[in-house]
Amino acid sequence: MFNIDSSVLIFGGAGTLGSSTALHLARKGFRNIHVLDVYPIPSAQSAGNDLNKIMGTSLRNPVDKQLSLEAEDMWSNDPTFSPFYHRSGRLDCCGSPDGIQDLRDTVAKLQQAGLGHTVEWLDTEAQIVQRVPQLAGSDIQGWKGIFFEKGGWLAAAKAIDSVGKELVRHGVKFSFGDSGVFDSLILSDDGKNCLGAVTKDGTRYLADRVVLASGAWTPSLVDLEDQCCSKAWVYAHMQLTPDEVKAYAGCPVVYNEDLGFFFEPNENGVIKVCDEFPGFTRYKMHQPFGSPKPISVSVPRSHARHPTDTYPHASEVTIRKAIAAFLPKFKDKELFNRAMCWCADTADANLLICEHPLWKNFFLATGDSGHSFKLLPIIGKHIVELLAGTLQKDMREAWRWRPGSGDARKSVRRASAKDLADLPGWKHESKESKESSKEQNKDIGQSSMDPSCCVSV
Ligand SMILES: Cc1cc2nc3c(=O)[nH]c(=O)nc-3n(C[C@H](O)[C@H](O)[C@H](O)COP(=O)(O)OP(=O)(O)OC[C@H]3O[C@@H](n4cnc5c(N)ncnc54)[C@H](O)[C@@H]3O)c2cc1C
Repeated sequence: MFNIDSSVLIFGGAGTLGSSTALHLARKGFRNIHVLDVYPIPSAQSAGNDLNKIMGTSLRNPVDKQLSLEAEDMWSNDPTFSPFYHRSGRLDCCGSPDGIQDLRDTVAKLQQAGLGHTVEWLDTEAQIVQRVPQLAGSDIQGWKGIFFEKGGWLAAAKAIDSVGKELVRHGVKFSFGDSGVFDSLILSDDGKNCLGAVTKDGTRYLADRVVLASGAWTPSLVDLEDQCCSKAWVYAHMQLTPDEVKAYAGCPVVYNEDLGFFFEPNENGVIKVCDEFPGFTRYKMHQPFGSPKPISVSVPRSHARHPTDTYPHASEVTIRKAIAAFLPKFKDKELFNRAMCWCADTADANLLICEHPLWKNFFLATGDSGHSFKLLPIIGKHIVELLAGTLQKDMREAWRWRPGSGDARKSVRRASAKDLADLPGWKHESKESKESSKEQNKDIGQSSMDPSCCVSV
């Protein structure tokens, strides 16, 4: 029996999938929701604690399409989310033969899905510049593009913070720090039922349902039998002058699968640039709950984004290369807040959202595969349906427990991931990284949550 009196623990509840789960439970009237995390909402190490993310429609399969359309509707109409959706439009563009073929495949899929009319094919550099005048003078020879009128970008950390404020209004309980850090499960005597969980400080929490939505940290916490491989991607920021801000205000998101992507400046005149590559792994020995012995899993550093980690020297080269191609006037600008951001890839890029096959009432909500921030408003609705046993069949099938169904270490992108152990430059205590960490807190990462609402029970 699962009803509004049921108690639910959500580990990773200050991140993307976890906060969305808490929100949908709260909106349904559940009175006994407990969010647990290392950091307050928006968690400083959440992949969603970022200046911006791309909003677009995914057509990989019917489940993704349904989720994208539901998410678009909520980003547009729900007051908790709509202030954070910037409809700048998006340009997907490329100059390499493989990249151009991918663009053509996207157009074919859009047409099949009846969405062909929502995009415009840009066959020449002149057509690209007409749509995105900010690319005039950039090195775009031979590029083709698709312009998406719909879509744009999401002010990511602010949107999670907005969820946090609504959770506070609903009276959700919170525990952060050691009393919010997942350690192990409490199982029934026969080992078949999950009765609750223990946190790092030894606190025992009993609950009717336990949800683990701990993103890239999940494979080190519970044995996922190699279904997820955690990988890091990187980004850096640059400060524009007021005149430069005027020139780039309203610029569509520009995404090039060979180079990377950038967003229009935010209200403080900051542009974020990402390169595009297969991600970095970081393999270490860990003994996740359920594993009889230590195993090698890729995991972020425990405080992955705070306070000192930046990115490998190699990323400076590729980010600078992207800037030189699509933002050449800014190629000598200083970069700040260089950072890594961690995701949990699955082999087929579908989420892993299911009840654990061994422990009844213990649920995983992970496997984001680097494209799940846009689902923030809606994914929790379907996770709650899973908890209630009413999740629709195709979602149950796509997100099922599926060890052995593919190699999550291989990227869906074209090359394989390098390990951070082989890449110097990312792990250090420097003045700049401390300063940039402060800078980030000023702008994006700071929780507006009143500390008095954070209880440890
Ligand atoms: C550079 C980059 C760019 C991206 N761009 C886009 C984009 O444009 N569009 C898009 O849709 N998606 C994008 N993504 C992907 C998106 O950010 C992720 O898919 C999504 O945020 C993952 O959500 P999550 O809830 O699984 O993990 P997270 O949001 O990372 O949440 C995990 C939570 O678990 C907590 N946690 C960890 N360990 C523990 C523990 N032991 N106990 C308790 N809590 C714990 C963490 O503190 C965190 O709050 C991007 C990702 C990166 C890295």
